[in-house]
Amino acid sequence: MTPDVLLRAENLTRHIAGKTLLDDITLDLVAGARLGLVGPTGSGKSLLLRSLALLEPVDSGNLLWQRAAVTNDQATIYRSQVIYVHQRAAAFEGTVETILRQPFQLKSHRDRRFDRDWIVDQLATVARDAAFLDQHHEQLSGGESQLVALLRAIQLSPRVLLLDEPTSALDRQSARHVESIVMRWYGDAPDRRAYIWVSHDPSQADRVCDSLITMHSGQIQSRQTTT
Ligand SMILES: Nc1ncnc2c1ncn2[C@@H]1O[C@H](COP(=O)(O)OP(=O)(O)OP(=O)(O)O)[C@@H](O)[C@H]1O
Repeated sequence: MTPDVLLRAENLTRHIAGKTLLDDITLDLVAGARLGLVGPTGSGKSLLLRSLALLEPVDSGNLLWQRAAVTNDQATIYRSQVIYVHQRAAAFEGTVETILRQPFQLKSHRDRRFDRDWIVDQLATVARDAAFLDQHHEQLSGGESQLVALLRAIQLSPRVLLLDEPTSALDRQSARHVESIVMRWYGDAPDRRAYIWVSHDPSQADRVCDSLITMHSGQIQSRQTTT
């Protein structure tokens, strides 16, 4: 059976100040993929993920979503399907519930509704109850803030998560909570969803990834399966 390619990057290249930061990167992310992205500091992992999320431009190359080029017209739809989660949660303001409700005010998500019960059910997975929704963002720990960022993304049911070291600033328990939320999102539709997870922690990569891409100096150095 032909694999269902969700996201394809073809020959992505990016130069800044005479340096080649992404050097002819080609990769496919098929439905069901749990892909790890590893490599030394400065090898281009974040830049690649941010390029895939349309948060950084490229100088050349193509991005395809379900085999069709991602044009400017389709960028909004693409961004609702492919969500980037940064290692440090954004500086949100207000209560957790306010923060989680915000995306539904955007035009791209106006056909959806905030589902409080779903969120409370997710919070139970990470040992939090409904009272968590009333906490103000400035009172949250780094781990809690990252959980909010993740829930904010996955409540929109994206097909792809681009996870840029989402647990690197967290203690072990908070990191496991983040992992469990991602695994639950993935496990709800493993034949339709996929993620790329940047990690510097080999044991985490073993736990959460089925295949690995190693980057070096802006290039893909190797591809391997981990299972
Ligand atoms: N907007 C930018 N302007 C100039 N240089 C940049 C920019 N973004 C990234 N770089 C450079 O590109 C290279 C790759 O950066 P990137 O953040 O992608 O690395 P990384 O592999 O994610 O590293 P780390 O593991 O430390 O997060 C680095 O040398 C970085 O300084």
